[in-house]
Amino acid sequence: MTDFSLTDLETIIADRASVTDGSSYTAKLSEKGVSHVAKKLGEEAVETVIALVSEDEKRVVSESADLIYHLLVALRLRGVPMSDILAELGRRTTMTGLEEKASRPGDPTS
Ligand SMILES: N=c1c2ncn([C@@H]3O[C@H](COP(=O)(O)OP(=O)(O)OP(=O)(O)O)[C@@H](O)[C@H]3O)c2ncn1[C@@H]1O[C@H](COP(=O)(O)O)[C@@H](O)[C@H]1O
Repeated sequence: MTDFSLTDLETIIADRASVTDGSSYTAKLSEKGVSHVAKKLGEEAVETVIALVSEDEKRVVSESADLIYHLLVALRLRGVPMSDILAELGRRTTMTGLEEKASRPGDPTS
């Protein structure tokens, strides 16, 4: 159990993204731009899927952490704060998943 949160990680990523002394992976990744980070995110997603279906729990945890870290770096490059994601997830707790799906614009089942 830890009280470390995704908002804490968002703050660390924001701090490290502007480091210029070569010590930060976040900075090196961020300077390649959102398209590169989005591609990395896709790779991490595939690695997470592989871990989920065929690897042990330690690998699932490790690949999931890589995935979430790269998502946060991509969100920062797009200027989307974690608070917006948490607010959206919070909004969705007021309804079931099926109700939320039906409320989406253009959803053929709505
Ligand atoms: N949570 C993470 C985190 N998760 C994964 N990674 C890095 O993501 C990379 C994923 O490995 P890959 O093999 O897919 O990528 P790679 O081959 O190293 O890189 P590419 O050449 O493919 O771009 C590794 O270098 C990991 O270390 C992370 N790097 C940083 N953080 C957090 O960000 C903080 C700041 O890190 P720096 O920016 O490096 O100071 C750290 O203290 C952590 O809290």
